[in-house]
Amino acid sequence: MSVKPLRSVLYVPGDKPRAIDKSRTLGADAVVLDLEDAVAPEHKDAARENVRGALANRWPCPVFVRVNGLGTPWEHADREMALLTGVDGLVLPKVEDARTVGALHLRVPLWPMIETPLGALHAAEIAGVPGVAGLIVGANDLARALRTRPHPERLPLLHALSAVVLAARAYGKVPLDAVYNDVRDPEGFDRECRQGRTLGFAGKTVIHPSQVEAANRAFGVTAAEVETARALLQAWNQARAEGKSVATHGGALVEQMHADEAAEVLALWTQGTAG
Ligand SMILES: CC(C)(COP(=O)(O)OP(=O)(O)OC[C@H]1O[C@@H](n2cnc3c(N)ncnc32)[C@H](O)[C@@H]1OP(=O)(O)O)[C@@H](O)C(=O)NCCC(=O)NCCSC(=O)C[C@H](O)C(=O)O
Ligand SMILES: [Mg+2]
Repeated sequence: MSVKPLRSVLYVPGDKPRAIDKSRTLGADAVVLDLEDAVAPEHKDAARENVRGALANRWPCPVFVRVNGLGTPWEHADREMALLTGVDGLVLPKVEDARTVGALHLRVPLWPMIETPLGALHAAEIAGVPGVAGLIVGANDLARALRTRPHPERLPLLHALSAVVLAARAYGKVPLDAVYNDVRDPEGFDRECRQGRTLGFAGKTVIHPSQVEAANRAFGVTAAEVETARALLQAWNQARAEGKSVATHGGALVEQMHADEAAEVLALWTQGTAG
């Protein structure tokens, strides 16, 4: 089983060459070079050229580019640059329907962002578009559009967060959780990572070097989880060898889906630790 972890996906502003350089060394599972909201309109063209230059040298992880949205003056130039430089994925902001994504006909993995009410309502059809690798939540834009108030448990966003997980998982795509804005609040960040993992997200988008390791930890597997997975698989394999259809491990029922889950944990462990 091949499972490439995307525990931490680091946004890097396209107009910050120093941060772009640094992002090669931070241990993120993927990097998103951002041309959209992190870059002011007057810096868009320079940022695109920075990113073009930086992409001449590869990263030790997949590199995506977040292009400017449909209907903006920069969308075509951004997409052309990203495709010519051979990025590993295109992050598409503020996607609201499947048709616009399908109409792009791009041969690169697509990562639509769900960050508007319409996008959240259409998450399932967007996830189902061929070429879509995963969905990314944009909680800042979503919160603004929904007129929600900040809440420590993201209560006002829960419906949309779960809709994204449901949509992505239904189509075998990767759901990535939103950024946590306060880069000087590691406890709050950990709490939100745990919540995201509990909800079913595969990883978290992050905005600062200090958040990378914490996201890798939160969305990775622990040695204890690996031990449990190994023991469960052993119990399962033994039961199957004895002709039984189900097993128990530690008193709990084990069926095929639990064995599959355990195998996924081991695969993630191997990928995560082997880099
Ligand atoms: C959040 C920041 C503006 C904080 O900046 P700053 O206070 O300057 O950071 P530090 O001084 O602590 O930086 C220390 C060093 O780390 C490097 N750095 C900082 N951020 C990054 C990064 N993202 N990637 C790589 N390297 C980074 C600095 O260069 C310093 O290095 P050195 O000089 O060598 O010491 C800043 O972190 C930042 O700009 N973060 C990214 C913001 C961003 O990308 N925003 C857009 C994506 S989030 C979004 O749009 C959400 C979504 O759409 C939604 O709707 O929710
Ligand atoms: Mg946004």
